[in-house]
Amino acid sequence: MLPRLHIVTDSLDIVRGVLGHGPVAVQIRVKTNDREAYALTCAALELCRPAGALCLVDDRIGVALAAGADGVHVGADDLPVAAARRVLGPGPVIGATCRNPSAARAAVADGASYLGVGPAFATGSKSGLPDPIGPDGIAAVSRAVPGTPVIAIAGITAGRVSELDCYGVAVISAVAADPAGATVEFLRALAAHPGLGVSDLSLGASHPGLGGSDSWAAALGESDSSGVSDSAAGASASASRAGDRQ
Ligand SMILES: Cc1ncc(COP(=O)(O)OP(=O)(O)O)c(N)n1
Ligand SMILES: Cc1nc(C(=O)O)sc1CCOP(=O)(O)O
Ligand SMILES: [Mg+2]
Repeated sequence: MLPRLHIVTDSLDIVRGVLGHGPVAVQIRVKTNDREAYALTCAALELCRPAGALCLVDDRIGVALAAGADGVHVGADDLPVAAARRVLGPGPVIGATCRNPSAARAAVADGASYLGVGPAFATGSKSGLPDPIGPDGIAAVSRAVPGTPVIAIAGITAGRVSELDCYGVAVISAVAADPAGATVEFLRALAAHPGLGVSDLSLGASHPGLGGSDSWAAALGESDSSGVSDSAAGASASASRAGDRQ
């Protein structure tokens, strides 16, 4: 299953800090150049693999392929979802940024595995965004694409998780100061709040990137390679149970 907590980062220290507490996806978001993105992705993969964490690359499909990452996240300035799917084939995870229900339906039709939807709230981590769509906007997109995980993004804290009717959340600043502690807090908040569609999502082999016997998701579902820490065991066990229902 797709992890419900996505950590978006360009820092290996953050990657180290968020691993080992429960199921997470790490999204490597480097805005400088392919060379730096490739080096960071390769280093992140060496950490993510033994921890059983999904490792995605923002924007850069060539980097994801070359490094052997689990997939990509694409937005309006990146390769279109259909083109990314053609290049990557059916196996890898493809996340797509969507800000309204019609864009969400189109991205799913084009082969997106999950949707990154926002801005949920105001954020200081990225400029030039439209006005926040709020919990109502997130819920509207979730309802438009039953069966596809919606990951809300922008301004999300552990305390706000319960406001969001969606599958999961993606965060930058909320894990910056204390990556390990914040990750545990998010996993607990998510476990306590199943969110819209989490219990009835069916992410089987037919869903691009998220099913199939050879996928990372299947491997993690069958044997716990997530390295759950004692302190987070309760949250992680609950989070796993939520995923088991999919
Ligand atoms: C989970 C998730 N959702 C949305 C985004 C934003 O991606 P994009 O629109 O491509 O913008 P940049 O991140 O490239 O600035 C994301 N990265 N992750
Ligand atoms: C990278 C990104 N994309 C967004 C979008 O709405 O498309 S918001 C965002 C930054 C999110 O950072 P934080 O968790 O610190 O608010
Ligand atoms: Mg992008």
